[in-house]
Amino acid sequence: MLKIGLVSVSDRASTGIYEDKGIPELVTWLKQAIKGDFLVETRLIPDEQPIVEQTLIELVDCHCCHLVLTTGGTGPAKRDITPDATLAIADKVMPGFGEQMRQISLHFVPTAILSRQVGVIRHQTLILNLPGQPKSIKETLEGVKDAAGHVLVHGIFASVPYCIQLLDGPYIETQDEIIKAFRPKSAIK
Ligand SMILES: Nc1ncnc2c1ncn2[C@@H]1O[C@H](COP(=O)(O)OP(=O)(O)OP(=O)(O)O)[C@@H](O)[C@H]1O
Ligand SMILES: Nc1nc2c(c(=O)[nH]1)N[C@H]1C(S)=C(S)[C@@H](COP(=O)(O)O)O[C@H]1N2
Repeated sequence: MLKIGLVSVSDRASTGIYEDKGIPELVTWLKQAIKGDFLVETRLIPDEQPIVEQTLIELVDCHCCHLVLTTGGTGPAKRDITPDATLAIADKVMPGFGEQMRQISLHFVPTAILSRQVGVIRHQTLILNLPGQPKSIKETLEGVKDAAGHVLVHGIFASVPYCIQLLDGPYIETQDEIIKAFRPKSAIK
């Protein structure tokens, strides 16, 4: 079964200064977008690079998550270290994910360029950094649509099922009205 790791990286949410909205937002969106059941493994942690690295390693190496989504800590501030931790434990960098997320986010906020978010592969797991603003989760995963719901810029989740398929993970189907998964014809089952 598909297993997804969800990591909220936030000093304030992890110490209870505010309630974490990252993980609930991720779970809500994924439940709407993915057809069928999946398991989630969640972590709420502070912006400490060794802790972020250890958490990602654990979710990939011990829990065998097919996909890990992080939220928070992608900006330029001193304690924003999520992309650095992600790159430190990566086998391969997937630059298209970061590029596409910044393209999408520019449709919502001019400060999109401040996110250093990356996509990487460790072993057979895709790891993607999302910004910390809870609303940015839906924005980047789902992309930009017009008032009639037509896609203007593809959300990054359109590419996630095929990427996981190429990594020998489970075949993921999505709800087209939320996000239409793209695959080459030869890869459609
Ligand atoms: N996990 C979260 N839950 C709820 N709101 C959040 C969360 N992370 C971020 N936010 C909101 O988004 C804003 C920008 O997020 P950012 O990751 O830059 O936070 P931050 O200023 O680094 O602080 P922290 O790491 O303590 O969340 C925050 O000020 C907060 O309002
Ligand atoms: N889609 C989207 N992307 C976004 C944002 C947003 O609100 N929506 N906020 C931006 C801002 S203000 C910052 S500082 C960077 C980094 O945010 P982070 O440190 O919370 O990860 O993400 C950017 N990307």
